[in-house]
Amino acid sequence: MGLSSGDGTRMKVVTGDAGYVLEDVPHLSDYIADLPTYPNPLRSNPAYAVVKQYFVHVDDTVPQKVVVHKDGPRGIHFRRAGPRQQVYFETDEVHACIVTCGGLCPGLNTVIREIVCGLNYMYGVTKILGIDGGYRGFYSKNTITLNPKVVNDIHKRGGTILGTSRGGHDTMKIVDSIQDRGINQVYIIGGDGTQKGASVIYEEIRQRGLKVAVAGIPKTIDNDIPVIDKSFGFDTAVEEAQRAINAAHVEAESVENGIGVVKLMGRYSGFIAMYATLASRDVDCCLIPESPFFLEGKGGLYEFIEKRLKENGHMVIVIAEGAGQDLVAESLQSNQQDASGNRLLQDVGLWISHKIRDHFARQQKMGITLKYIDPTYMIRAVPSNASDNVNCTLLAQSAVHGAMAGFTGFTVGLVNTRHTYIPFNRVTERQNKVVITDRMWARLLSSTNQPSFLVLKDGVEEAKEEEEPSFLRSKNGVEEAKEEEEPSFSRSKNGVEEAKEKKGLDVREA
Ligand SMILES: Nc1ncnc2c1ncn2[C@@H]1O[C@H](COP(=O)(O)OP(=O)(O)OP(=O)(O)O)[C@@H](O)[C@H]1O
Ligand SMILES: O=P(O)(O)OC[C@H]1O[C@](O)(CO)[C@@H](O)[C@@H]1O
Ligand SMILES: [Mg+2]
Repeated sequence: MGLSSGDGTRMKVVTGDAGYVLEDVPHLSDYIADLPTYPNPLRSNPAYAVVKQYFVHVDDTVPQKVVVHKDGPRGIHFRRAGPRQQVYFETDEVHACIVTCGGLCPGLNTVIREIVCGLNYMYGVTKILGIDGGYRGFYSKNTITLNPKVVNDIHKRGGTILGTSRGGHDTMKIVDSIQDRGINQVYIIGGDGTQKGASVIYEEIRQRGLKVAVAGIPKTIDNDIPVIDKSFGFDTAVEEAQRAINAAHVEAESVENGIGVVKLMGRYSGFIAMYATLASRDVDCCLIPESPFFLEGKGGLYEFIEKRLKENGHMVIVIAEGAGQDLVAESLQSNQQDASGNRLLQDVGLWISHKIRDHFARQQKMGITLKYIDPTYMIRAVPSNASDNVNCTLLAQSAVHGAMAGFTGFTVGLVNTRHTYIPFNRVTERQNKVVITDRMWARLLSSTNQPSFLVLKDGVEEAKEEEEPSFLRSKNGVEEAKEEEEPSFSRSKNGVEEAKEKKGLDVREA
């Protein structure tokens, strides 16, 4: 086995036979010599006495790719999460803190609760602080004392009891605050920006040689964090979106030529819109940032609306907030950003509703009634549902086990249904997006029977180039497919799928 570490990102990579690669996470012992270890208190915890194999084997890793071919390499693996026989902190020594950053997401309170209860019930830790109001709270606000009693029923509430914010990431001030307060475990809950912030905090802590474990718990209803199966809160958001879609459907089917338009969150990734559409069955057309669309002419949205109204008398359109931004920008220019530097988007739901109304009014062939529903914040301000609560609990416990075991600079996440520790750079280097050449998007198209908005060119479907949103392109001008997923159909020479091949999709594979 070979170990290579250390460009700027301090990658710890272990290689093995048959193309095995472990992308390992840092450990406190990487930069602090002679750290003492202690038996894990869980070894004498009656709740675990009956559990065989409760402790994770030191060599357990989880493959990123589960679909493999006979002669293919075994690929990238991540360290399996869970309790270790030996820990690197004594119970009384631990002084933990928790911070939540970025937008709200169902389940934040559950994760906070379970970190507190996990630290206290499993490891006997009593010194736990809440950081008030996101990263800037480290240096500009008082802390909140946390214990199991304080957090007992917070999982029933939406939002975060700690408060959150965008911007205000001052690495030096944050690490000074961690050092001054004697904090040695930092639990950071947030999205892609937050994990980038966590990564630089970890680097600074390492530079200073501090015995401080930094653990990230990825949060985003957009589900745009790469590598992991799904982020917590996503299922709840999709479920909540059903109410808005239902309302749009009821309104639309109650009138002649009724159209319901629902805008859902998803800045750069259309996962919420895609899953809400697949779950509902009432949606006729789903528009996402990754799939450019156009309005006028053959194969365009207006033509499809007219067709659907003639067939069914009503229709429902779900649009992700980041969809069609280039089209909106033609009439409304804005380069505004939020405090974290995220681009503020135009209201595409409102824009498209006006466009559709205008079109049918001008055309005078068909009178329509359009209702626009914008449940944006309603789907993320709710408490998490049952399955997300379980998800949050396991993520929180995994983070606690990891920090106690001395791992640092990691994000916890489900990879192929197993909990893992993933190096920060892996989850921050790109955003997870719907890959429209993947089978999931094909399944959606099959379910809604909507147009693909690709135009025929020499018998081959192609995206209308000028309408591809430029802000969606990655560095090389190419979207990266979610690596663990196989493209659903083979590519034609110019990188575009042929319509015929799509229909031959093998749907037997889940
Ligand atoms: N590259 C970065 N380096 C350091 N800190 C960052 C970086 N990007 C974002 N942050 C900080 O992380 C915090 C959260 O970032 P952001 O507002 O982008 O939300 P997020 O974590 O991406 O969540 P959401 O999914 O809601 O957008 C902010 O305090 C921001 O200042
Ligand atoms: O209005 P806010 O709170 O800045 O957040 C809006 C953004 O946050 C997200 O919900 C991600 O957390 C995006 O879907 C959305 O664009
Ligand atoms: Mg973000």
